[in-house]
Amino acid sequence: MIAEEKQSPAMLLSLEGAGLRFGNVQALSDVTMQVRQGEFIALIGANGSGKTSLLQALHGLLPLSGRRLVAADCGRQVMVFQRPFMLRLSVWRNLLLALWLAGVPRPLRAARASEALQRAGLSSLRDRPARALSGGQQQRLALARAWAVRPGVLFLDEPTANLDPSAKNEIEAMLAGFMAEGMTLIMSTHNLGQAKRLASRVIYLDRGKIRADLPSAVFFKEHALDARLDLFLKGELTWDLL
Ligand SMILES: Nc1ncnc2c1ncn2[C@@H]1O[C@H](COP(=O)(O)OP(=O)(O)OP(=O)(O)O)[C@@H](O)[C@H]1O
Repeated sequence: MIAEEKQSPAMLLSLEGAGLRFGNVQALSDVTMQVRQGEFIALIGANGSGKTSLLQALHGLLPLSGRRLVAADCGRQVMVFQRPFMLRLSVWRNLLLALWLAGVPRPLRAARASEALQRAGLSSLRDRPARALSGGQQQRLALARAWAVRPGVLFLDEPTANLDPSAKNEIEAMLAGFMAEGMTLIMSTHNLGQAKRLASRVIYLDRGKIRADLPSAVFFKEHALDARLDLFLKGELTWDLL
């Protein structure tokens, strides 16, 4: 019998010995990690541990020490924020504009926008002003807009913060669908259940350093590896310990 050779998926992005300072705050120190095709990485950690900084560093928005490498076939990188930015236009025009900015040829834009709206369950709201949508609907539109431009890597900064449980479920369902299609996702979250439900890999940050970087199934089984991580997961990492 010939065993199938398992090849690791292609590397899309990596940081080597990356550091980031804001004045006298060391937001990230000595971060080395790779992002591979098709992964769904959850970044977890206490407030101020560096999750947003790491997302922005990976996305290339912040100047770093160390090295950041982007593979030639990484594709477009898109970031969705906790509070999505909507233009003062209809839902439909927000989508069309994103497709235009992404260089999608005109004849493809309407079909792509319709498909994205359908995916987000927003077809009936296409002519509404985007800013008049609820928080959950705006976040679904932000995800639809990101999906429409076919990102190689999608960054998500606490995409369900401030949403009610049903809106959270809808967002999670969309993200699970993206992953099933092979999209590469990196998300910061304070919701450990969400990390467990969605992520294939979990990175735990503590004071700007990566303290654990494990497949999700291993992470949630073996978190006793680190006493502070254990406290964090139990919700007992108090301010005096931070
Ligand atoms: N623009 C900035 N100027 C100064 N300090 C900053 C800036 N952005 C982040 N920091 C600091 O860097 C550290 C890491 O912040 P970061 O926002 O990355 O953490 P986080 O894990 O995303 O936090 P939270 O969970 O509260 O969103 C914190 O000490 C924060 O105060």
